Amino acid sequence: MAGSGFSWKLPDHPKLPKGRTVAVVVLDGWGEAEPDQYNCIHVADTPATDSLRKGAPDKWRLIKAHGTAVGLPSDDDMGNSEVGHNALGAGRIYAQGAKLVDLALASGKIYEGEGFKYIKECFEIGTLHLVGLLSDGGVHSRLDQLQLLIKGAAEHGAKRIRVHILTDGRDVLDGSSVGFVEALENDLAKLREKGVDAQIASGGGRMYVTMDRYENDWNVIKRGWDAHVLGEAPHKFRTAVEAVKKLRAEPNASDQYLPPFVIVDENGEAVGPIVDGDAVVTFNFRADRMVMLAKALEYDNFDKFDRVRFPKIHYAGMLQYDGELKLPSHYLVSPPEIERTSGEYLVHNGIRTFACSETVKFGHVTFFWNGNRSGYFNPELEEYVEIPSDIGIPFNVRPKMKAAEIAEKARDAILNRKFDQVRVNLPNGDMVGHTGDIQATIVGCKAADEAVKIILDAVDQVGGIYVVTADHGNAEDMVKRNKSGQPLVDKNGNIQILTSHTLRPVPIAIGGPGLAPGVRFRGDLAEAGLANVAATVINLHGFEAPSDYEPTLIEIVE
Ligand SMILES: O=C(O)[C@@H](CO)OP(=O)(O)O
Ligand SMILES: [Mn+2]
Ligand SMILES: [Mn+2]
Repeated sequence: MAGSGFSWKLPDHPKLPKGRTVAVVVLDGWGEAEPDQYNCIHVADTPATDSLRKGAPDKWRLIKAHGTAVGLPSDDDMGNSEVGHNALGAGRIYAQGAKLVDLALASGKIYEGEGFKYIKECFEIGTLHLVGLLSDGGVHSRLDQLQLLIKGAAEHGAKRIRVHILTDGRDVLDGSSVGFVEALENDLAKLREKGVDAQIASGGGRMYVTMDRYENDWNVIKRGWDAHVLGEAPHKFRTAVEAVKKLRAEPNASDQYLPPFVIVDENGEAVGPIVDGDAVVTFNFRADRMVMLAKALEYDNFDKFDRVRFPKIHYAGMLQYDGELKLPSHYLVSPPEIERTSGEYLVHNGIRTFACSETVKFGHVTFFWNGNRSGYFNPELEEYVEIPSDIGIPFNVRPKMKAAEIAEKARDAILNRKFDQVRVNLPNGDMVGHTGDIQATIVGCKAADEAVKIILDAVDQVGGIYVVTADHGNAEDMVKRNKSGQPLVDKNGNIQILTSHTLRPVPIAIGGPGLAPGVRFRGDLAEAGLANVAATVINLHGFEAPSDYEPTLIEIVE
């Protein structure tokens, strides 16, 4: 936090007026790629977003949304919603969880912190449990970090280790789970040779077990609780490799949706339930999909489902996941200190703000946008509306999702003139893109485009301004490619579908009747990324951005 003399007051912009409604639209998972049959945005009928391109290069351009531009360790890291919305809202690039954990592991500082000391208190008598996403996707967690942490914990005295794995197939190729489990098994076998009792104890697919977010469906957490904590699941296996192979062989199985399973010993007893005196670490660095489990592990008073047993454990997150709730209270690595976000500044300067999405993306335009803080800065000036997402229906079955409902809420918020900023996330490109269903993703992209149209029409009616952008790529490329860009095929000759995000840039467009004459994108920021958007939006509200924000994308020519 800035020291003495700090003020929330933003200087007036010398040229841009106040009082115009600004609509900020984030198309989730909507990048820019070559137009071919695997580019669902290109194939879909998208007249509204297409029309925005006509303003290029003055009012439509591309910005970076992956890698170091959003605080990830390297430019091989695809973008994601957490780092994307953090950058959009905070206007600065923060070293993100993935990188902070890398540094803490490399320096060994992770073992000197309060969080590790706290879990270490259990090593003498209890078991160390590690729960999280098992892949090298780098969005929520990374296998290499888990491997280092297990090794380090054993070196620091952990004698009994149990790993509870969530299979991915969303940030990595479907089917890759088997290889990740084998790699982990290999490490654990080596530890056993050294006398550490180390095993995988339970697991399931990330979208069906444990990793729900924004309280969309507590049944997901309950399935995880039953398997990880109680040691109970419908499927029991002697090894995790067998579990994943057998469960994947079921019709329509996928890594993302594997059912919960537990590993049992020769007597059929679960090898690693979580009991009094144990230590637990959730090893995901990303917040949204660990918050619900963290609440179940940490809160004495908890009524979301019947925990049956609430073991007395020492629990630490890889990071602290919610800065406002201070959840969890113990953690191994301090999260990025994202402070003085654009949302907080604007509220201090009287900007009335409306934010909306459906449940599965609700926290993106609120919690992530505000620097991983839940709640309002000033409830008098802000209203956040969550449209309930469909529960238990795959997104490719209902690819339109709640795009129209979100747009209608935004339209009403614009037309009733009660707000200065109306901010939404339209989820379709991303959520349907993750299913790998190309036809459904095309339908989803069209629905998102229709939602954009509704919002742009409302902006027109009130003489407002729009900013339409995205947080990272997904729907614009649905196939895994070789280095020269050709689609890859598997050994059966099938195209390898890409369910993950991409490394692509995203578009940003500005316009609307309220945009002052002469406003255009600057020509000198070729490397600009998502973090440049916050200063841009602050300008469009008639203020100058704080001096330490990444530069605005716009200039005003007389
Ligand atoms: O679903 C999620 O958790 C991630 C992918 O792992 O997607 P997004 O970053 O778009 O939320
Ligand atoms: Mn996203
Ligand atoms: Mn996504």
